[in-house]
Amino acid sequence: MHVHVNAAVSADGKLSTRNREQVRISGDEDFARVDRVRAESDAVMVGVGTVLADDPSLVRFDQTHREALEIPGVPTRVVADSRARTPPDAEVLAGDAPTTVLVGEAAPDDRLDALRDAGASIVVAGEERVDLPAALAELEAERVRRLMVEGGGELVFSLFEDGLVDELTLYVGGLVLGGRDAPTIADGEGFVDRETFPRLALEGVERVDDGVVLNWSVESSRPLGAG
Ligand SMILES: NC(=O)C1=CN([C@@H]2O[C@H](COP(=O)(O)OP(=O)(O)OC[C@H]3O[C@@H](n4cnc5c(N)ncnc54)[C@H](OP(=O)(O)O)[C@@H]3O)[C@@H](O)[C@H]2O)C=CC1
Ligand SMILES: Nc1nc(O)c(N)c(N[C@@H]2O[C@H](COP(=O)(O)O)[C@@H](O)[C@H]2O)n1
Repeated sequence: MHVHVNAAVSADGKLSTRNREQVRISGDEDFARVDRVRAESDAVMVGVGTVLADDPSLVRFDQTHREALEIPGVPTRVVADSRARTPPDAEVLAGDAPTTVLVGEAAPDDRLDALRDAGASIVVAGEERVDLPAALAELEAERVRRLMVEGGGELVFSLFEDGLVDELTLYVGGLVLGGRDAPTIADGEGFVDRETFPRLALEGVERVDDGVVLNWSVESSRPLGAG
């Protein structure tokens, strides 16, 4: 599976404001690029923090681009949501596109039933928190070859921590959001041991709208404790 993280950050590296309100950082041209990346993907994933903050639908993609690539169907929407906190009326569950919610074994049955009633498929991986390597293996078994991850920072840090990211694209926009508690693309506990810092190779730089798109491949990223 190829895992591609894509997000937009302010010039000072923030995904949104300190009160986690969604900010339009990308311009129209960058959103069109994002729509093409979605169109190339078998699944588009976010963490439940993003669902609760942004209520994204994740259904927007470039159908023409997908057809030109002869990719059948539509991208599946995926939410990493250990305790099944996704509201059953969330936009990510609305419409015809399929949605898979990744949960832990501790997720309460009543919330799982409500999500199933709202049309979600449930994948159980891990105990208290979603075990991302196991969950992604399950998605791969369901023929997800290209997984796009749109954030947020807690989920993306865990994906890096587990050595699961292959590609990172950031749109850096011309605004400053500030705030020591504002989310960044990799939050979580943070890396301390330099041996564990994921190393990136710059593959592309492009001026788009009033910002820059930076594309990296992940050179080395290994799970903590992997020796
Ligand atoms: N500018 C941009 O491109 C984007 C901006 N954003 C912004 O980011 C913010 C949301 O980011 P954030 O709060 O970090 O939320 P995330 O979307 O990263 O979701 C985090 C939650 O995912 C759940 N989760 C399940 N399994 C795991 C795991 N293995 N590792 C980590 N998390 C897991 C956790 O909840 P639980 O324990 O309950 O499972 C966790 O709290 C919002 O402000 C949003 O606007 C978001 C995306 C893109
Ligand atoms: N690429 C990008 N640029 C921005 O400026 C953004 N704020 C985001 N946010 C992400 O897009 C999701 C919204 O998706 P829908 O419009 O509902 O399809 C949001 O949840 C973030 O993941 N992305």
